[in-house]
Amino acid sequence: MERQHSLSGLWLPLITPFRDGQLDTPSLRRLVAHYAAQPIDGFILGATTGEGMSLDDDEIRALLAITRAVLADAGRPIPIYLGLSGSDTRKLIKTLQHVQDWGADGYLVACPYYTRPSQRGLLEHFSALADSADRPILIYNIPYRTGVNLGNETMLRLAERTNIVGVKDCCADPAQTFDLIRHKPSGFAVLTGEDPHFYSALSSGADGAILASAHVYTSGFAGIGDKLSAGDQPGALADWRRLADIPRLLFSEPSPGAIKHWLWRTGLIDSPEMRLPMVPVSAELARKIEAAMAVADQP
Ligand SMILES: O=C(O)C1=N[C@H](C(=O)O)C[C@H](O)C1
Repeated sequence: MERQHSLSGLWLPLITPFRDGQLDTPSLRRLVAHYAAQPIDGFILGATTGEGMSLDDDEIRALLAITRAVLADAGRPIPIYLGLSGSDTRKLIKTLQHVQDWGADGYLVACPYYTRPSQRGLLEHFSALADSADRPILIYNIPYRTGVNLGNETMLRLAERTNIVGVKDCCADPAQTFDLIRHKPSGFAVLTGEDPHFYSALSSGADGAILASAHVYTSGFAGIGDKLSAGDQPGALADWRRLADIPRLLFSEPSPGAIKHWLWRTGLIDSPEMRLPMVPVSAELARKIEAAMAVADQP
């Protein structure tokens, strides 16, 4: 079975900068240039962290085009996946056709939300998407957001398809994650999207992570993966002990408010603006973030 490609390492689900209600393209260029110089292995655009649900088609096309161009200028042609979601299989198939010339290398597709389909429904849903997609699909299993858990039996059947290249695993059940890692076929990637479980997922054999927290201390998070791959478990654990409070802080109010606040305070973006129903962080969290930013002792 020849897979379209295999995914691993640290992927960044990029925030989408806004200013005065518009996509803030100068900030976007600055951000992408910054992360192009960091040890990341791929970008996800327009997913949860990227506030994809509140972006229109023109904005998504601009996001993809600008990110691609800045990466090319930086000489770092890393893959770019686009976040997609929906609960109507037919509409999602049309969306896949609609976006096919927009320049994504693959799609991160969330489980259908709200309607809570059965495992058979999920199997048929993702099979139909895989049949019509022209690029690889990474499944996004996040039951606490969608209301439905794609179980391992179903996942392993989907993993037989060559263009379903992996899962962004946010099932929040370490036993389910570990069983999936144990039984998955080679080339099917398990990338954790549970920021607090980053170290434990990688230690259990996950192939990598899609980690919103890695907007800050990017090389520190990447270094933990590198150390584990090199067999330096004590070094990785020591680094994780220093970084483990960061995800907790960044997710203490609905994400990506805290990340945007941090990036704004460092000057990487011009505004911490969010689109409703998401709102910027409270004054109390802003104070905590600024205190954390002042701590220099991070890997
Ligand atoms: O944007 C994403 O994709 C991510 N989603 C997760 C979530 O917000 O629940 C977290 C992960 O770090 C990235």
